[in-house]
Parts: sequence; C-alpha cells; structure tokens
Amino acid sequence: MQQSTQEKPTVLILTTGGTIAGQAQDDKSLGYHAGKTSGEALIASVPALKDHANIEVEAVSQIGSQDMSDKVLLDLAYSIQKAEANPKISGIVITHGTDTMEETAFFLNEVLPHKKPVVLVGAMRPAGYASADGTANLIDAVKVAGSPLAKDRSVMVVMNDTIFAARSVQKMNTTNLEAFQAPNAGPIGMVNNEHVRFYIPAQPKAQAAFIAPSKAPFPRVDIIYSHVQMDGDLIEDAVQKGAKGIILAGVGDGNTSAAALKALQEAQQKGVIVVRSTRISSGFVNRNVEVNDDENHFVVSEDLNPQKSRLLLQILLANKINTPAQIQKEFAKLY
Ligand SMILES: NC(=O)CC[C@H](N)C(=O)O
Repeated sequence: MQQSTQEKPTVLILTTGGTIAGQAQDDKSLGYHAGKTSGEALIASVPALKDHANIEVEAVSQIGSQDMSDKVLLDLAYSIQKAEANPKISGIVITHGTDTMEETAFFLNEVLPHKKPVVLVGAMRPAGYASADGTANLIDAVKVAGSPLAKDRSVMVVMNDTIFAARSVQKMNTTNLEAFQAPNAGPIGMVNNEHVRFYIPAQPKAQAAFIAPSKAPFPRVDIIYSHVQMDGDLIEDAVQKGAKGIILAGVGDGNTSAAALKALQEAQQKGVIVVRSTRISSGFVNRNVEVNDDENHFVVSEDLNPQKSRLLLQILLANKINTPAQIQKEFAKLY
C-alpha cells in the first residue's frame, strides 16, 4: 500500500556492490560482473522503493564482497553511527555481495549500538537475468528497515522473503535463491507483499558489545582448514607470518590431527590465541571433549563458524581482551 511522504519512514541505503549491483555479460551465460552499477543508479532502477520509504543513498564502495576489507567495514560502521544520531532516519539498508555478507553483518552487530534496524541485502541473480531477485529483496529490506517492529533487533540479513539475525545467518548454497539459512537458530522473521513479521521479541540493548577497532587492518588472525592427513605446516607458517590468533576450521566438534594439534599447542605457547571452530555448518563446538582445552589454553568457538570467529577474535584483541579465559567468556555469550 502506498503511504504519504509524511507517514513514510526515511531509510538510508548504503551501497557496497555485489550481485545486486551486478551486470550480466549477456543473458545466456552464467558470467557477470559484481558491483558494476553505481549506488545511485541501483536505487533509481527500483522506483517502487519510494512507495515504502523516503530514500537517502550513500555509496560506500563498489566491490564484489570477496574484496570486502577492514577499511570498508569501518567506513560502514562510521556511516551507521552518523545515521543513528540523525533523528530523521528510521533504519539503514546495506546492499552487499552475498559471499561475505554474513561477516559484515556479524562485525557490525558486535560494534554498533542496536537502536535503529540495520538490514543487509543482496541478490543471487544479477539484474537482467530471468527472475532476478535483487529488486524484490531490496524492497523487502527497505520495508523491514522502515518497520517499527524492527527497532532494537540489531543487524539483520533479508534475503528471499526471510529475515535472519547476524549471529546465526550463513550462506549455505553457492547459487540458489534460497542461499541463506540459519542452521542453528532458524530465521527470526519473514516479509511479504503485505507484512513484516517477527517470530521472536526484540531484545533492546543499551550499548554496543564492543568498540570497533580504531584502524584497519585489524590484528592478523588466520583460519586453517582441517582435513585427512593434515600436518602442522600451515599453522607454523601462520605463526611465522605474525598471526595473533589462529582459528581452526576443525573436523566435527573442532577436532584435528595429532600433528596439527601439536603445532597449535606450540603456537599457543608462543602467545598466539587458538580458537577451535569447525568446518561443519551447524552445531556448537564443545570444550574439553576430545581435546583438553583447559590444559592447552585453547578457546572454543561455540556456535560461531570460522569466519565469524575470526572477526570476533579480531574485535576482542582490538578491545584489549586478550587472555584465553577472557576470550572464551566472550565467545560463550549467546544472545
Ligand atoms: N551473489 C553475490 O552477491 C555474489 C557476487 C560476489 N561474489 C559478491 O559476493 O559480491
């Protein structure tokens, strides 16, 4: 339903690139270039947005999200802080490539105050493809960001009619329209032509969990993937390259080979923070099951996948939270 300008919320759209701003090479092949369309042009191409909100646009970057950087993360956090202080703005939408959308969502969720809704949105198919999904997703995202029901819900991802929370959302399929899921927690709401609906109550928070790192790049934290016949070479390399932390993308419940475990123990003894996460997409990593975390001074990632564990550890180190015990406490805080 169309609303008059007075009763419409004002939504700020921060554009970063991705398929939602992509241009197909042609309509037959799978090839396309992410982030080709400028922010202004992208928003102008969806006139129906104005039926739902007064729109303001700010271009932050024009990249495929595989090139997302610490600098752009900080630029986004800064723009959102400004929007938080601007009484005119009800909510913020970030157009983003889907490859690392969950990481940006998680980062912002940890370092922002959570009054105004922040909604990340992307597309699985570029404009010009049959059944391109960007337009519908963008309209949905603006509806959620402008909805009074979305206040105090922190950072969300809206894709394919579904609303997810930043902590639990993951890209689970390379190309499907239903690419995003939250394997542990499930979606928190849905959006369709008529309604924005949430399945759980909002959880107001007085302030951000952490201060954003003051500069980019953030402290170096490497992710090492576990597999059959694994040795400790990559772990040793990471230590040599100056990693402050190592995230193990372990097998199963955050396990790894005896050789890799030995390299992780040595890394920890040199002062590197070791976090055991998992290459499995759902479930928690539990302390002291097959690995003695207490004895080794290791941290377990709980429900966080390796890429989110990496960001959380970087944020914690930048906030001078740097002993394994303190770090474990923060990883264990579910909300
Ligand atoms: N569907 C997409 O958005 C993928 C495009 C690109 N790789 C990105 O993440 O920006």
